[in-house]
Amino acid sequence: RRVRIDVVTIFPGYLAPLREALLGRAIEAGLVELGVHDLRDWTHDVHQAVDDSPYGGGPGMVMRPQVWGEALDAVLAAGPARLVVPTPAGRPFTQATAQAWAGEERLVFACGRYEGIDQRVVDSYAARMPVDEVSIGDYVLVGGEVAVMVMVEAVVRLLPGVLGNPVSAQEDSFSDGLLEGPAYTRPVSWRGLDVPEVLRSGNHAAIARWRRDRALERTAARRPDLLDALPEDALDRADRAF
Ligand SMILES: N#Cc1c(-c2ccc3ccn(Cc4ccncc4)c3c2)n[nH]c1N
Repeated sequence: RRVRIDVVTIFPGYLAPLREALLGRAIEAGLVELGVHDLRDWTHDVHQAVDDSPYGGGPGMVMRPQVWGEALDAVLAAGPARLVVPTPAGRPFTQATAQAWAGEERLVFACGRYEGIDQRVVDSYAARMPVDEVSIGDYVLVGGEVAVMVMVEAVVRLLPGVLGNPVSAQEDSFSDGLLEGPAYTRPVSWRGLDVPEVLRSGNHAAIARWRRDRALERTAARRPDLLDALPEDALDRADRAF
């Protein structure tokens, strides 16, 4: 099974890193097909204008619907797809979102700039295909390209054959609802700091318990919201010590 990913942006060069390393190898292996398109290819004026002033006033510029409509019609002509529009006002992009999208045949990402894209673009496509307005986090970026890099990486790593050590969905980090605990490798002592004894004990039950305790401790300290979101039966008696 392969996934076709198309990205429309006014900065195609911004997406070049997607062709490096792991994702680059996935593309070479034919697991992923990636198309990056310059939105300005669908302008017709000499200035290649893609933005205009906002109705109702306010700072900045808004991206014009006509150019986006022609670009997305052209890209979507290749077949049905899920349209993804990064925006600070989007629903949170989470591991669950990545899992869901990893099952899609085609993903088309519309990267906005300025103050965003005229809302009628999303509204017009939402009438005929799944359209997700998503945000990668509670901070403000300058455009959607970085968000698309994040989301493409999170999705593509889930595709069979992409990762050398294919972590199963339930073992993946965040999948048990907790943060991962600390990791260690050689040397056993480094700048006066030693690897926790238990990890070298060979006692796999004790190791599993220690790792769970560290994950619970870290989650309680850094992401208490994840603890609150755990299903009732997720914590056993030993877990409740935290
Ligand atoms: N995903 C995601 C995002 C973005 C984001 C995404 C697309 C665009 C297009 C344009 N901008 C700039 C902008 C627009 C409106 N308000 C403020 C800034 C974007 C930001 N910011 N923060 C996130 N987590």
